[in-house]
Amino acid sequence: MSSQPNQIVKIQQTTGPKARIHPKAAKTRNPKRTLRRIWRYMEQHKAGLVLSSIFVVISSLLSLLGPYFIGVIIDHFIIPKDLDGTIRMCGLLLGIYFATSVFTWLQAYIMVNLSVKTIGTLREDLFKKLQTLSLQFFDRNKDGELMSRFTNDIENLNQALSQSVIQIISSILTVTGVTIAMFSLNWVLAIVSCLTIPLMLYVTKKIVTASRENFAKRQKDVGEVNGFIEEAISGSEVISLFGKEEKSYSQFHEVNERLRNSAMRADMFSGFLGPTNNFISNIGLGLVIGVGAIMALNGHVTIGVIASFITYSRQFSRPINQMSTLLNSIQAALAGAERVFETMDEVPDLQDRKNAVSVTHFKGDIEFSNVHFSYEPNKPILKNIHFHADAGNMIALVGPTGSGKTTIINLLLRFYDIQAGEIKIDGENLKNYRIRDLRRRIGIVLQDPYLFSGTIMENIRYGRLDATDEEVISAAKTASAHQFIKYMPKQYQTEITAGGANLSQGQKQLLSIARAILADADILILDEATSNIDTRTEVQIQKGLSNLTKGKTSFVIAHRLKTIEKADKIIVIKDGEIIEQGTHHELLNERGFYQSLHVKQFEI
Ligand SMILES: Nc1ncnc2c1ncn2[C@@H]1O[C@H](COP(=O)(O)OP(=O)(O)OP(=O)(O)O)[C@@H](O)[C@H]1O
Repeated sequence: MSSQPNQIVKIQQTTGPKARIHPKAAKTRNPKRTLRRIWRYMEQHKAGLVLSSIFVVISSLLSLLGPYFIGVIIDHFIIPKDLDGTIRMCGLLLGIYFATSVFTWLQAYIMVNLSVKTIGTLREDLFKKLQTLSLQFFDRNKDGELMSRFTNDIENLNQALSQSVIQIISSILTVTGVTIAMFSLNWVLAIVSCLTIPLMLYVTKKIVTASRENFAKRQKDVGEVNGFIEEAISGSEVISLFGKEEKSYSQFHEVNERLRNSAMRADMFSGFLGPTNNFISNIGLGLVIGVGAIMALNGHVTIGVIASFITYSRQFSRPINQMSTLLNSIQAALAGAERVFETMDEVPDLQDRKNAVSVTHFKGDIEFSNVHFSYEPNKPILKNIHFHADAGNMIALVGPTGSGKTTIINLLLRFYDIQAGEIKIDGENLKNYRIRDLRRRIGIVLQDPYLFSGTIMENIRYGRLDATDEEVISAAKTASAHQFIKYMPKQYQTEITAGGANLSQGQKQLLSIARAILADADILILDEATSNIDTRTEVQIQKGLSNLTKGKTSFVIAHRLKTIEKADKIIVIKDGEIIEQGTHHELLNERGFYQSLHVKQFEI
């Protein structure tokens, strides 16, 4: 079978080491709507939000008191040489700084808590939604992109909720508060303090713009390196098999080199920002000290006020420096959230009909009448498929690769809806059944079944979660899997690595048969193994399969004609059309395509 419901998802690039400048975030189309939806998630934690906002206001106000008190200490206690008073005031100052830290910590603690909870719910909702979407949706959307909804997009939102939003509020409060404090202390020095701000804004904008391009390039290169590593890991067997290690290494060296260069440029550019703004802020400081000194000499201002200004101007430049990065990270978060909500709003292509029938058992009478189907518009895959399977029959699907065998199975499982014709099970249109029930009553044994990391017992139990250990073992015995399991180091408790890497192809298939026996489905789909399996295992598999399919309707996607000679009906498909159908002997007598396939296989 070429397509499987559980597709392997690629992990796309993550953001890598935290950059101070993000690549330019995509614009949100409807920020208000996105914000409203984020709010719906957050409002469940209203109390925390209110408390955190109060703490931000308190910590911002407290941080304004510090510089003011420094001035007061100098003018009223140090200059008049009041040692006791100075010590008392320094204690008070220390208390203020301590309280500021406590409130900042409390506010951060609440916000991180709140954001982790919000993001957790959002992630769960997104995952639930993905479970409801059809294979068509997964065909349309790249795995890596869907994966990045869970990683980059949700992480950006987490970052924004837990840090950026509060930082922006606190920055705005600080800048406003500092401006008011400075103007109320001395308007001339306040204007001097503000002189360098336009220059700082201009330089920040220039550096951020230049850096963004380099960060975007770096992010793209990180993606390429990740993709390359991922491919090299999953294709490691093929790489060694063809002796392509050297080539693989030199290709990696190339992409890695590109990443090194772009990362260096990006970090160098963004590294300019801090020192340059520091330099400008120091010029501002110099101006304040110079003008302040002249004013002090003329008796217009006290030394304490100059000291307060020096501290205030430091508090002033930090938020301005951070603002563009914060705004950008919020923009990135909104764009990510919008993509997450878009996925959540996706209307499933396949849904239960209003009065869908619940079903607990199928007799297994199946009919395809004039079925037409295409995955993409104007690219017909199945044309006029017409056949009938009596309950309990074994139907073999035969045909060249890409002829449409798997597609027929995908339609029977209703992974896709047909464009014309009708598919009936037990005389009822497939679309009238509840999708969940329908799929539950159909069992699948794939040639390369997916095994999860866990014990053999757990993997078989996946077929029916409420099965007892005895039932699992009995299913394994019927599947002829028990023989190999009992020789495993810990028998049924033996751990299987993800994907079943520590098992042979045949053993994996035996477990998959046991799983299907446990599930006790009414209709079975068997994707016959193509790989070479030793004769003993092969015999066991055949025995397991015949136990599994006894009395049930089964579809076998056959690669070796030998195994389907006993089928009640063989359907030969070529280019999406049924070209022959009948029993093995009927088809041999027809001397058509099947017969030529037969001759070819036995010639080899
Ligand atoms: N999800 C998909 N989207 C678009 N085209 C698809 C999709 N899955 C299969 N196809 C195309 O449909 C055609 C039939 O594929 P299908 O997997 O049914 O063939 P098959 O007979 O099972 O082949 P094989 O024996 O190699 O598994 C092929 O041309 C294939 O490229």
